[in-house]
Amino acid sequence: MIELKKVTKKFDTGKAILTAVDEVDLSIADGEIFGIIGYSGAGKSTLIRLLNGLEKPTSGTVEINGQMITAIKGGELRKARQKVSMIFQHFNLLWSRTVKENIEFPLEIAGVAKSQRGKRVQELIELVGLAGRENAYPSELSGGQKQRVGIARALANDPEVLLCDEATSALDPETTDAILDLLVDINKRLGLTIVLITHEMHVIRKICHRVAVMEGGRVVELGDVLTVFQSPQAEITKRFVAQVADSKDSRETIKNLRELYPTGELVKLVFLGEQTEKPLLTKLIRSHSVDVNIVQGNISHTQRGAYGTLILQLKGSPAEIEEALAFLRAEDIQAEVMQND
Ligand SMILES: Nc1ncnc2c1ncn2[C@@H]1O[C@H](COP(=O)(O)OP(=O)(O)OP(=O)(O)O)[C@@H](O)[C@H]1O
Repeated sequence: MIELKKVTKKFDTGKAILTAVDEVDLSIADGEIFGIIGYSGAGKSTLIRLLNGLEKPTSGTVEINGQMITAIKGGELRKARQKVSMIFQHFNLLWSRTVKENIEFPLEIAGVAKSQRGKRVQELIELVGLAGRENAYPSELSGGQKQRVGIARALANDPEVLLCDEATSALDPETTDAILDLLVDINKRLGLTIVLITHEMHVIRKICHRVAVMEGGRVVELGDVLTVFQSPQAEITKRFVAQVADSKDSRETIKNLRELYPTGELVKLVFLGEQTEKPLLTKLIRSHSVDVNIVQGNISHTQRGAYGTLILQLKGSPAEIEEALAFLRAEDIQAEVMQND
């Protein structure tokens, strides 16, 4: 369990005092994949550096698995930091060492006997899917393979927490997906807690259980990924969600849809989890006299289940349309008439 209480970090830039992290309270459960999203300058990197003890908070406390890392120093802090590992956007590999030697490095530092290191390195190589590349140098690897080395190296000393600092931002979409799948696999297999920072909402959607949205050093929204995607509260969260929503939501598209379907109302439905499997439209059509046309739809999958959006054209009298909307809302579906103003 990671617990941040009223954590503030200020920097003296010479000209002014800058508050990079501002009174952040956060509780991250064991085995959770927790995402922190924010634009550049929001304070994500500072926050992650506070988690691994590289920065000391100006005030507040950071506790990791019962250990108050803000209160320890020297050897004790070094030991605690071994339990918190990290992977980076630009991999931070040792270029003059092979894959095997890169992964072995943290074991050497931790004083693991040479006789035991080889077996552990081989296990890690298998775990991250790099078998056959043991003797390659980083310059001979693709971006995805380099990050696999980063992950293996981070796991070498059996950490309890893995911090990921924009770990897929330098990778193409396909490789990003493969690395994110690997992180989910490791989370499940090893029960490892993963905290990742990113500015990309699709990363949050694909692998996180919960998400914190940061702006100006503060956590402005925190919640379960499905809930946040379904009903983002803060303006900035809405912008992040729009990043991955289909262009359907844009004003231009709504206008185009209205031109294509000029009669009745266009209604956007958002449904979650098990709702995606219910025959709600059948029920609606059977029990109401509105005409229903499916205009567009899609389902997205998260670690917490699926969520979907569907755009319908409802044709009928205003009262009939109202009744249909009331029926959908009674089924806990978000149903919103799309206005093109
Ligand atoms: N060592 C430092 N000294 C002075 N200011 C700092 C220092 N580290 C961070 N800052 C400032 O703190 C604020 C938050 O920075 P931080 O790097 O944590 O944000 P971020 O969300 O990670 O953004 P990015 O993705 O661009 O790194 C920024 O205004 C940054 O300039």
